[in-house]
Amino acid sequence: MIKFENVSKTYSGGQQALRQVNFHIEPGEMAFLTGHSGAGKSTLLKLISIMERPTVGKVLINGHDLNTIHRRQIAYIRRDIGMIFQSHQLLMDRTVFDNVALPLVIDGYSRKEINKRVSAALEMVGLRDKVRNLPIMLSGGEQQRVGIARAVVNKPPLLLADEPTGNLDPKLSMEIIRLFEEFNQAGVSVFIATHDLGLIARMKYRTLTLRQGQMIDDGLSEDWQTDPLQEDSL
Ligand SMILES: Nc1ncnc2c1ncn2[C@@H]1O[C@H](COP(=O)(O)OP(=O)(O)OP(=O)(O)O)[C@@H](O)[C@H]1O
Repeated sequence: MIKFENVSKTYSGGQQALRQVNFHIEPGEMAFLTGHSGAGKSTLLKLISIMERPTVGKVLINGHDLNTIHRRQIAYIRRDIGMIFQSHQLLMDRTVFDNVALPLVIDGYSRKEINKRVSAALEMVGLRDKVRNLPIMLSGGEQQRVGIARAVVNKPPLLLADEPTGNLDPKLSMEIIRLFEEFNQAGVSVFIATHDLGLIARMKYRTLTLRQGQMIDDGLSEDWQTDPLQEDSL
């Protein structure tokens, strides 16, 4: 589903955000990505969603080598990826319905199909009764769930989340992660960047760890968690 082969990323200002990163996420897997502030988590997700390009190395999504795809194919590949952000990036002057419908409107779905899919997505996140509300009328956790409904409304096989629980208290954070688990159980691959180690510790998922742009653990080796040096560094 996601494969990085010796990927490095240096921004135009000279800042090296990722250094020779290698990992592989299988279809249907759910995994966390963690690391200190500035470790490169957002950069790594941006390479997957083609918002940034690697300086060196290969990123493969669903078997597509992102280095060789044509500009015209970017929208097509992005359709397979549901993105969720900490700041959820909702349109605050549009209703919950309009926000969730947006990807379908862009893709040219019929009104009938849009109604059906938006209802189903809002049902999944438990917000059907808020369909006509403006985001401002919702709590932080509910706004985040609208962002999740928008990300899943066109049924992408991959969900990417960048600090999706960043603004939420522990109880709401766990509810959001449980929602991701439900999508994962339905076959969706889920990759979540977070610095919330408490949250990760309560889950039993593979955790990949970046430190200063290097993947110091891909979550597959078993003995790193007992290494106090690495725990201290986060
Ligand atoms: N657009 C950019 N231009 C230049 N440097 C950038 C850019 N985006 C990120 N960086 C730098 O790349 C490094 C990695 O940043 P990144 O945002 O990927 O880290 P992060 O692990 O997501 O951090 P945080 O947890 O604080 O969001 C940092 O040193 C950052 O300053």
